[in-house]
Amino acid sequence: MTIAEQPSFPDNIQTHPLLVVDYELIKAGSAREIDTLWEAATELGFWYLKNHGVDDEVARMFDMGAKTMRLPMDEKMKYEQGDDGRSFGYKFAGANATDESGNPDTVEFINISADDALSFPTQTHRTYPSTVNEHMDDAIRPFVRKSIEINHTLLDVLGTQLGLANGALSKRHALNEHSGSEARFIFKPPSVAEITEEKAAIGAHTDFGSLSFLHNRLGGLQVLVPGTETWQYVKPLPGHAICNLGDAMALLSAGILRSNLHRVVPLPPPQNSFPRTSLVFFTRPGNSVQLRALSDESEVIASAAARLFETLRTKYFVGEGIEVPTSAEWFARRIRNQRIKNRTGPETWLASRGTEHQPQAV
Ligand SMILES: O=C(O)CCC(=O)C(=O)O
Ligand SMILES: [Fe+2]
Repeated sequence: MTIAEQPSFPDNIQTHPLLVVDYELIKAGSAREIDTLWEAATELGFWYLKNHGVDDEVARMFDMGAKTMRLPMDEKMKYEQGDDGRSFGYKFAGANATDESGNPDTVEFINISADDALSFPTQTHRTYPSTVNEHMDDAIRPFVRKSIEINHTLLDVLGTQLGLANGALSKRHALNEHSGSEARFIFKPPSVAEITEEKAAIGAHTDFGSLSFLHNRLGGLQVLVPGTETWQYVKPLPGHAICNLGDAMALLSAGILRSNLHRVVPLPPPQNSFPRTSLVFFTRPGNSVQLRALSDESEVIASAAARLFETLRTKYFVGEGIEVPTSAEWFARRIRNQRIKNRTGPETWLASRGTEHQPQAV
């Protein structure tokens, strides 16, 4: 099916309008555009990104992903993530819980490590299905490289706004250290009948890493806007990616940057009778990076951290009185505890949570 044959997002459903950031203007140093990015990053943690220049690579990734999902189940299962907290590889629908009661998710996906894509044909972490290997050169590596460049550029602009030295954030994502950074292709089958919004395809979560670069063609993504109680759809816009910040950035910035809750639910009709595919590149810090506020490197962060600690004794942001998690530990904990195989009860779900219950800086 071509994109043109898919129905557009219905216009009678309320959506949340994200701010639009123009990547070309960010690269050119436009103060106005940087202000828009800062507003988006600190208030909702989500924005549209236009003029990113990755459309061709994204189209090739959608082809690669569709081919991979069509492989027989027993073939895909040879590359399964496993239950010990590793993310790279295949995840079957129903492997993860979507909520405290252990309701299963309804999406399958393939996660391809950025380290593996960049070192291919040398293996860094693991092997992948044939359809992935075949498209490393024409789709995956170019997509990974461009996504990394965009995400690092945006992170460094945010770093400067946070009062950090130039490159302070991108150096925590240096490519010479292994990381959890990965490309993900997601497939959700059509779900026309009976399924309610509450029965999420991907449960409410914050992203685990630093910055996610997301490409959606059909609806289904929702955000919970701070200060509201109703989930709202984010409308896919042609030519616009969706960027969102993850927990690592909330932690390093003492909550100044926002890692916001989101989820994927059944699509609004008539889109619900179509399969939904989406693509994300997740930039995550190097495995050894400690996730605590960078107070020693920025007065802005130091005073946000001090405010949080004084009023709320918030342990993660400040890193006092706890063993500060490394990026690798944070990531493995969240993945391991969302696996239904590892579930003992609601406590497993709680153990899989990130910064969503942490207060934001004021
Ligand atoms: O498919 C989407 O729109 C969002 C996916 C997502 O939130 C995730 O994989 O973390
Ligand atoms: Fe997400």
